[in-house]
Amino acid sequence: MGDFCQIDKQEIIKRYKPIDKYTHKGLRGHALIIGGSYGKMGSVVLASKACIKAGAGLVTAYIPKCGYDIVQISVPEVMVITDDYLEHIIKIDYKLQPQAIGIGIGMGQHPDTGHAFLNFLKMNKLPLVVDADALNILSQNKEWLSLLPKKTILTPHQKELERLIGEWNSEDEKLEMVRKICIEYDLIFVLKGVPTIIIDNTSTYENTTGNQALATAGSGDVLTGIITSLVAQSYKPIDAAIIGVYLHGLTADIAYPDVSYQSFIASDIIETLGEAYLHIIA
Ligand SMILES: NC(=O)C1=CN([C@@H]2O[C@H](COP(=O)(O)OP(=O)(O)OC[C@H]3O[C@@H](n4cnc5c(N)ncnc54)[C@H](OP(=O)(O)O)[C@@H]3O)[C@@H](O)[C@H]2O)[C@@H](O)CC1
Ligand SMILES: Nc1ncnc2c1ncn2[C@@H]1O[C@H](COP(=O)(O)OP(=O)(O)O)[C@@H](O)[C@H]1O
Ligand SMILES: [Mg+2]
Repeated sequence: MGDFCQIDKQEIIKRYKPIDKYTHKGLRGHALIIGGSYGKMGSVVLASKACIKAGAGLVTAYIPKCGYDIVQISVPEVMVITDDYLEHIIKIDYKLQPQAIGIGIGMGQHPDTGHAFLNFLKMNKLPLVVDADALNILSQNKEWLSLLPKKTILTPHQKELERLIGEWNSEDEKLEMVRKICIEYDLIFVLKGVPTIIIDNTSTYENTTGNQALATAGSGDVLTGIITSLVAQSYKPIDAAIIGVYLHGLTADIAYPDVSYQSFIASDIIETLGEAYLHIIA
């Protein structure tokens, strides 16, 4: 059944890379976040802000035109490239060479967006994090899984996973179904839940941080930003997933005593990321 590992502080310390004194933003990785659609631009604001706050040197958001002012005003640190179309993405076209790409948040499932996603998958060779509507589009086109680069990180919640692999009768059956896909396409799955479990071929990692304060809109979009940031910072995909999930949950554990479960929102995850980092290096 392969090895099982609990993600605790020791596992993070083994993987965490200190920041060199003489670094500069060009060495801290450039991440590209692709997503957004009319009414769901907040997901890209959250993911791209989380991405730069998790330590990427540069972050660019690729979004439909409707989101231009929203993202530029909400997160001045993040650069923006817009699709020609107003309300959703119909063509994914950019000149930059990022070190990691996070795709799908708030993207919607319009057929034109699906077509743009297919063309992107056909040409992309860069490390990838796939979430939300990109997962939902993959669920409707399962043959596209073979176009994903090796060690692509998929981050489904329960319903997104069900759409992708079908229904299961037990947790064990679910994990076996996921392992089969991981091995077939050499992928990494972050099964968001309570607890979040990461599957990398036959290895299984169980996160030990987080609480019900995370059950709030946008918290998965933030996780996508964090993991994409860590991949852009040259962490191996599996280490980016492990550290990302741990930090994400740790913010809720740190914040809960001050803000209760109800009043913790996705933006608070981003605001607490610095404290979470200090917890792991202290
Ligand atoms: N501010 C923004 O711009 C935001 C934008 N967002 C963007 O919206 C898009 C849609 O993403 P989404 O996750 O909200 O919708 P969807 O994929 O239909 O799944 C929701 C349904 O699944 C079910 N469900 C069962 N278990 C579940 C679980 N553990 N966690 C979650 N759901 C679970 C449950 O259905 P039920 O089980 O009740 O039938 C529930 O109704 C996506 O692109 C995302 O990035 C959001 O991030 C929010 C903030
Ligand atoms: N009760 C809970 N306890 C711990 N973590 C939770 C709980 N509910 C949700 N989460 C976490 O919150 C995030 C929700 O992701 P997702 O549903 O994709 O959010 P969204 O799409 O709204 O951004 C996941 O990381 C999940 O593990
Ligand atoms: Mg989500």
